[in-house]
Amino acid sequence: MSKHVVFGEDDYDQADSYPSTEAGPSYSSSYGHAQVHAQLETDLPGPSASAGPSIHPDRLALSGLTNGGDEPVKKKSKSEAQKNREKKKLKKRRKLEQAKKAAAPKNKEWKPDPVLEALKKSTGEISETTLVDVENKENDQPPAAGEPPIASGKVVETDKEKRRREKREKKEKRERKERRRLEREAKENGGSLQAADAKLTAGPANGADEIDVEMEDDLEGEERQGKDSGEIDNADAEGEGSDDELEDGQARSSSSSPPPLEAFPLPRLAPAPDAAVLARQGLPQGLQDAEFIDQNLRVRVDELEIPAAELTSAGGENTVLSDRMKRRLKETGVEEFFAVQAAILPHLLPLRLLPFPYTELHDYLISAPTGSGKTLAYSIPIVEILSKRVVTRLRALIVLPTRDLVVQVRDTLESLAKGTGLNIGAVTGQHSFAHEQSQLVADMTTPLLGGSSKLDILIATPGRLMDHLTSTPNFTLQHLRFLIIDEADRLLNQSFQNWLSSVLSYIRPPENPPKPSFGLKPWDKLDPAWLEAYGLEDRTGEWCDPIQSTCQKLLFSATLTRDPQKVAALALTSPKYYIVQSTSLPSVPTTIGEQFAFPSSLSEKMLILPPHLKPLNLIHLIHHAEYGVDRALVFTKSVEATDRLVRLLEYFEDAYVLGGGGGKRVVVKGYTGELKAGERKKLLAEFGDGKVNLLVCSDLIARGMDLPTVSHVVSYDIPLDMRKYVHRVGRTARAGREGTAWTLVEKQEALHFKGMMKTADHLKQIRKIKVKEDDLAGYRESYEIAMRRLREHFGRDA
Ligand SMILES: Nc1ncnc2c1ncn2[C@@H]1O[C@H](COP(=O)(O)OP(=O)(O)OP(=O)(O)O)[C@@H](O)[C@H]1O
Repeated sequence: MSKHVVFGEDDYDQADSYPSTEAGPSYSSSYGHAQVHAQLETDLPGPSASAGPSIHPDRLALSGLTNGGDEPVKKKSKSEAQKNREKKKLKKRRKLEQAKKAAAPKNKEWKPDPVLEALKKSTGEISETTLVDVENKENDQPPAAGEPPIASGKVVETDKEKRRREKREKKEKRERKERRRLEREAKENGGSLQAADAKLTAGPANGADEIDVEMEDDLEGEERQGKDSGEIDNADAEGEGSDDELEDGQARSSSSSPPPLEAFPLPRLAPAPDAAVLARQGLPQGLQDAEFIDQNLRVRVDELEIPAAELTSAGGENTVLSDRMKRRLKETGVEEFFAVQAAILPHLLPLRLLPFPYTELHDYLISAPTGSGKTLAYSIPIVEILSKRVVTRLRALIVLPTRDLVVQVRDTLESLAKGTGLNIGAVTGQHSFAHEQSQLVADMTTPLLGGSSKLDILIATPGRLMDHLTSTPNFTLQHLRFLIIDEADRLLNQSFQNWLSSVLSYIRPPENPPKPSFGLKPWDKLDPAWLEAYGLEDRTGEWCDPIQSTCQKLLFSATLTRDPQKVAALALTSPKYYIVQSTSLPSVPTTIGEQFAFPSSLSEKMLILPPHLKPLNLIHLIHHAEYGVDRALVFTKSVEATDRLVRLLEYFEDAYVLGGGGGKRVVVKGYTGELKAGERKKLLAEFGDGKVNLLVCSDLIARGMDLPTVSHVVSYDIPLDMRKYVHRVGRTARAGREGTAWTLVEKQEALHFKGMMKTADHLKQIRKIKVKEDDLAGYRESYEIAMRRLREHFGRDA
């Protein structure tokens, strides 16, 4: 059986697509079908012609490609034939599309095209279009294995046809989608659905053919838009880069395209959000509405007033400060309140020891510069409120990052609470665990649901606090009225067995406290203070609201975080936020992250210098009258660096004084964590008395330390981050006193340091000072001697 080949529509398309086929195969019946096939395979570059569809010889005769095998098919001139083919294809395509539309709505059944039928009638033969129709109609019947693809008028669907059909289907899908969109738009704009319909099908006046062209143009336009706007091309766009694309292009160019549908708006870049807005994102409302307090605000102790509104809302007990407190303050030299105290005391002082049920209790966040008096701002109200207590329970917990700070705050509280009977204790790990336990609880043997406390106020470091919460029987936070987190930014960065979430879970009221009928002893209550006071122990009724926590959180820091994640971890209740700052600063925080507050009495300077000149420059700052660095804290990057610098300066002083360079010997000491508590205390006392001129230390030890006599701070090694800088320089210019902060910046660090300052909007506040090398000449000889001794001491090249 010979093979029958018809050079069908697609074959023409292919031939059109490849320039090398311009000559086209010569068709002669004398070749026989197999020969035609063979020739096609050899002539056509690109896809093998043998892969094209095969059509029954009867059809071949009908299609006019052969006259039945007797006469050779006339060979047309190349360009004319091509032209004709193109015209035919164009026409055919339009007809096809029209027929396809006629098959709407669901296109389930293919109806014969009337135009094609008329054509058939007039020509008296089946055109190629009809052949394709037949193919489309019957293409879901695959040929039996081994059979030639054509059998008695049935034509199988080739790959190409399948692609075209799929493309058609996709196009129809897009049309439907477009229709729905227009309908939606019409509805939104108050137009009618018919109008949308008309818009979609606009153009029938131009003839049915043009509808299809318009559609194609619009869809193309859509695809182009999609590409322009960075959308990922969908499958529709795929596989269109070959013959069909060429055809479409031809169709478009040969007809006048109607105006495309209104373009979709291209996505536009949203305007960048304001930095101030960004800084507030994710923060609770209370923190967004921060209240700004002028750093220079002062209120005389006698003149402190509590607004009537505060008295009412807090169910206030303390209308003014007690006489006893006034006396205590006078004794400690406090005659007027600093800004942070004047701002916060009117809110805290009226608070009740046992709040009324359903009173709105706020948490407070206070950001105030270093040395601005934050300790008194919380110590005064705690002592005033708790001094009304009858039974000793742990009602105030103050968490601080270092032992030294705990000692410092304990001293302040004890001096304020003198004569009140309040018990104040501390746990820092300085003493044995058993000793601390005995200071904390009265009874460790009887299991008591309400706990047992010897203290009213506890000051603790987070690590040791966690140890007691987990291991000290009857130690409980359930009666806590105030939780104070001082140096909050630093503490929030410390994990310590997840101390914060643990502490918060201990102060949360239990959902189902035991019923009184269990025979609990009167002191065995799990309920918070106000329930205890009002005897509302029974929480079993359905009407009961959840138990309200009566613990208020107060957070203080010079660099309070605005990191929403960290703020969320605090589980704040109706927070109020106070920012104490200089009036020259913007009243709305515009930076994202932390807010840094500096004392207004601080003067900041920096030296940018080669590393090897750092010691000599420090010596110059100490010895030159113009700078007079004395009573200074000198910060280094490590304990080792502290040790080396202390020795170098000691050796230098020996050589300089002996060599007659300068009068009094400067006393330099290292203040490190390696010293015992007693030694540190003694050293601080000597520094306070002026017996020690320079204390060299690292960041860890100096944080929050209140040394009123510090007049200079020197960052011998630059601080690693802005927070460290703030806390270093904050050791001077405290409580309104003058102070100077120096930073020795190595040349290669200058970019980083300045960048850090610029980011915090603080670079302008730092004056750049230059020291000439000639000015250092007088110290060189003694410095050489000191360096030699240092090398000898360390036994290696220093
Ligand atoms: N109203 C006041 N009048 C006089 N001195 C005060 C007053 N308030 C606080 N001081 C003193 O100011 C110094 C600094 O106070 P405090 O240590 O509370 O500051 P701070 O804001 O906690 O600083 P830091 O952030 O560095 O811990 C202390 O010596 C304190 O005694």
